[in-house]
Amino acid sequence: MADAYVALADGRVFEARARAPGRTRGELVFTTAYTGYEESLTDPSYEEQVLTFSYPLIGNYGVRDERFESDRVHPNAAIAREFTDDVAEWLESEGVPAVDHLDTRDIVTSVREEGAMACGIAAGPDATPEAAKEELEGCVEMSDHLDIGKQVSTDEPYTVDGGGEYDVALVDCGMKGSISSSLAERGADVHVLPYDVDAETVTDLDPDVLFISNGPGDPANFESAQALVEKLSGEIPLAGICLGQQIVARAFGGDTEKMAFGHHGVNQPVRDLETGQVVMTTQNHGYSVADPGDLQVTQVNVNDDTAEGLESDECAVVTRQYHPEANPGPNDSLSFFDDVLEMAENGSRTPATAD
Ligand SMILES: NC(=O)CC[C@H](N)C(=O)O
Repeated sequence: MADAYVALADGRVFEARARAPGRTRGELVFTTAYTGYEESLTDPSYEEQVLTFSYPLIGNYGVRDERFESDRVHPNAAIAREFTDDVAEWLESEGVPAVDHLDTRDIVTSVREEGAMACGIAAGPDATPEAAKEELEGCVEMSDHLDIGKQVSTDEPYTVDGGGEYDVALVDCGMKGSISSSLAERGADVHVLPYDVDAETVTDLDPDVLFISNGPGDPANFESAQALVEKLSGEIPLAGICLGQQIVARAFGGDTEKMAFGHHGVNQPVRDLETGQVVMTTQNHGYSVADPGDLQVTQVNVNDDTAEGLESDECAVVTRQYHPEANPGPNDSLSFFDDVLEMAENGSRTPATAD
C-alpha cells in the first residue's frame, strides 16, 4: 500500500513508497547521471528543487562523506525507482524526504515534455494525496527565491590553503567543494567569500583572479555578485562556473533565460569552437546564457547549441557553463583550472586550448 504521494503541477498524483518521511515541495527536475548520487545530492545548485534520478537503482556503492560536495543534502526531496537502505537512511538522518517504487520513466518523460514543474510530496505513515497537493500549492517559482544565495553561501570568509602560488578570490554562491579543491591542488590559496561580498573586501585581498562559483536559482537574483563583476572587470582576471558564467555574462551586458528542463547529467557533449574538439561534461543547470553581451562564445553544447564557454577579447575572462571539476562525471575538462591559473599568472587569457 502506498505511504507516499507526489503531486505534479500537471494535475497528476503518483503513489509511491516512503523511504524517508516528511512533507515538502520544489521544482521537479531529473538527472541522467547513473553514478555520483552522493555528489549530486550534496550539490548546492539543487537547493529548492526535487531531484529525480532517471537511473533506476540509486545507492549501489553506499554512502561515504568523502564524496560529499558540501556539508548537507540540498534538494528538498529525492525520487528514484529504488533507493538502497544506505541512501534512504542517510536522507532520513538529514531530514530530507525520499520516495521510490514509482514510475520514474513517466516522471522524466513528463518533465522532458512539459518542462521543469512544481511538485509537492508527502511521505510517511500519515501521508495523503491531499497533503501532497497542499505542498504543491505552496510551491513558488525558482525565480521567486530572491535571496537563495544566502541559503547556500558561507557566512564568513575562509581560506583553503593550496600553497600560496596564486591567490583566488572565490565568491561562494553555493560552491561545490571540488571547485576550491581543484584550485588548491594546483597551488592556489582559495579565499572563499560570501555571495554578497563587496568590491573593497575583494581588492584588499589583491587576488590574481576573481572566481564566481556555481549556485542555485535564477542568476538574475545574484545582483550583488553581478555588481561586483561589473565593478572589477578589466581590473582583475575573471573566471566562473555554471551560475558563475551566467552572472559574468549578465555583468558584461548579456542576458540569461530559463530552459525547459535544463541539463542535468554527466554525458553532455561540448564542442570547442576553435579546436573543434568535443568533450563529455558534467552539467546541472536550468538557466542558460541567451545573450553573451560583450563576451564571445567559445564553446557550445552539441545537442542544443547553448553557450558553454565565454571569453573576452578585451580583458581576461574565462567561464564554463558545465562543471569542469566533474564530481560526479568525466574528468575531460579538468584542464580548465590550469587555464584559469595561467590566466591569473599572465593577467590575460591566452587563446583557447582544448579543455
Ligand atoms: N550548477 C549551477 O551553478 C546552476 C546555475 C543556475 N542555478 C541554473 O540552474 O542554471
